[in-house]
Amino acid sequence: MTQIRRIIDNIGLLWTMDDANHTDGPRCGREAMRTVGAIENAAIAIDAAGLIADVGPRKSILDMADADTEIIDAKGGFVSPGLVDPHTHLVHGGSREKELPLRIAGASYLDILRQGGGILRTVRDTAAQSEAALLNQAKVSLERMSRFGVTTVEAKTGYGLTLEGEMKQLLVAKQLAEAQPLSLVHTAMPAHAVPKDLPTSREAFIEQIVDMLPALHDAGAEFADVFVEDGVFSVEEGRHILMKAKSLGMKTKIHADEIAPIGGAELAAELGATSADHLLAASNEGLVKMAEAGVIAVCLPGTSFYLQKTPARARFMLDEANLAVAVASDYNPGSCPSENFGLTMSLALLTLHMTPEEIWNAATRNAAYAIARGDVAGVIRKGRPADVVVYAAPNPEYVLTHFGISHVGMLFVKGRRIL
Ligand SMILES: N=CN[C@@H](CCC(=O)O)C(=O)O
Ligand SMILES: [Zn+2]
Repeated sequence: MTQIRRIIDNIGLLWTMDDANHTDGPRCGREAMRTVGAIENAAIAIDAAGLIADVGPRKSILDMADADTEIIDAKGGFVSPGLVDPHTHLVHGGSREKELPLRIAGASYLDILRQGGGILRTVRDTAAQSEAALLNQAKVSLERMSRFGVTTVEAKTGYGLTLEGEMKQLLVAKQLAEAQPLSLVHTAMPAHAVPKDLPTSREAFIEQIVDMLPALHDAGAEFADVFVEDGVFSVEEGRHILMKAKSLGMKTKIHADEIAPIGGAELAAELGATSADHLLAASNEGLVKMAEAGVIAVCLPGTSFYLQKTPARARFMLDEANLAVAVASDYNPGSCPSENFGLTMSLALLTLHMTPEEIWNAATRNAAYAIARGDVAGVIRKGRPADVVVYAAPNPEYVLTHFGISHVGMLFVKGRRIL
């Protein structure tokens, strides 16, 4: 019989994000995204390997305990799977607080980028930092994320723009994956911005990006991402770069239609991307095509809030397009300088008008599928790694509405308690 290392007992309300048939796959549309696998008065048994040995009503789980089993009291609180943040620019140097007054005075995000600020400012700040300094800064960020219940994080490059710079960011992220408890997923994004005063032709620059992909993939980048945006990378350039990524066996993502509706959503559908992210300006047709192609829509409500833009149309995505929606922090120094994933989820309620059920699906199960981790994260199910958040709060509505603070009472990553 499996030796039970610990039991999280006395859970008032557990949302497993599973269902009776243990179906796999992201949840699409409003009806499916309101399924949460609720169990009242529940407990979770964790084995010596950190896997979930069983989950269910308290009595049946407590029967599995022996004299060595640690019983942990969840104090009647709400419990969910570890949260998954599927879009961050985790590793970077410096900060960009000076941009906010410029934007409030009327400069746009893209104006600042065109003048050599914005992402290009962070490219310079990242180049100026040692790997050790970048690692320390990002490690602090991961610790902050964990305080809000995050257990899996996607981390993009994109502040190098040269092979050397991109590789430096990627290698720091790889080291971080070993140096702290959260699980990381790596994305290469050399197509994040176009340097000012390019010494080569634009075509040659695009080919340089394409030529970086094999080395980044070999070094551990599982995904490739492109900022397809008016004045950044065109749909044609994005297609060219991401087709190359696909030919290498990389999965793809797109920063799509964040500011202008140039067809990023349509491109994501055409390429069969794993996700398209931002989507503030995406067309109805593009969103419907994404749903038909199985592309996950990653909404970034912290970014629309911080950039003071009309948020993505999550209600259309859920009610009309039948999309699988995920949410992410987009943590980065320019358009969302906050590691508070709880705030991301509260903004999903307050600005995207998603329901609590939809939000937890978007922040766990669908977020895991948005980074190809649906088989190991996002659901509390027998046999899965025990990534579990115990909230010091009675219900999910309380967590979302008492906003801006952490409600995490305990956090388990692969069965080990880290908070
Ligand atoms: N929009 C493009 N990239 C990032 C912002 C990066 C930055 O401003 O440093 C984003 O997803 O919001
Ligand atoms: Zn981003």
